[in-house]
Amino acid sequence: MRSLFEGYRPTFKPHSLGYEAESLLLLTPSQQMCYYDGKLFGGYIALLMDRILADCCKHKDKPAFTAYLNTSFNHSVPPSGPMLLRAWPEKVEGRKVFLKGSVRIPGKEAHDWVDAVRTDALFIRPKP
Ligand SMILES: CCCCCCCC/C=C\CCCCCCCC(=O)SCCNC(=O)CCNC(=O)[C@H](O)C(C)(C)COP(=O)(O)OP(=O)(O)OC[C@H]1O[C@@H](n2cnc3c(N)ncnc32)[C@H](O)[C@@H]1OP(=O)(O)O
Repeated sequence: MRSLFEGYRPTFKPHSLGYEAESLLLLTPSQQMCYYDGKLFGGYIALLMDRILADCCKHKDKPAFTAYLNTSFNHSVPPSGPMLLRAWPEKVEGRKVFLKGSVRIPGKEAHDWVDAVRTDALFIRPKP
């Protein structure tokens, strides 16, 4: 199970509402799960997003539970290329933490990255 997250090493930066997280990932062959050739399995991408969003909430704070994880797949993610996972808080209302996340992949131009996947999420901290 742990191998699903091999290479995942998020870094955190302070954000006005908490912390933002990012992790640059190059998947190992066993992580390159595809149903269609050349397109990384969306369910696996959602797993990675859930993980980084949860870590973003938890960093130096209490853990939180996923209430929703709305994920839009705008471009396919090549399984063997680099992917940049990102997560950041958008709004905090009491125990509710609204977050956004994205998966960026290299674009056509050098040094250009495009958002292949975007996620809107709500995480809820436990009642005190
Ligand atoms: C392929 C195999 C891989 C295996 C890998 C294994 C190893 C994995 C290792 C590492 C993985 C890393 C993965 C990290 C991910 C971790 C995070 C999770 O997975 S968490 C588990 C999933 N989520 C749940 O199980 C929550 C289920 N739901 C609940 O328990 C409750 O509904 C909960 C806690 C979310 C809220 O319940 P309340 O009782 O605390 O609070 P209430 O009063 O219901 O809601 C508070 C406010 O939030 C709103 N709210 C609640 N749910 C909402 C929703 N879905 N949409 C919109 N609003 C919602 C409510 O309307 C309310 O809003 P108002 O305060 O009135 O303004």
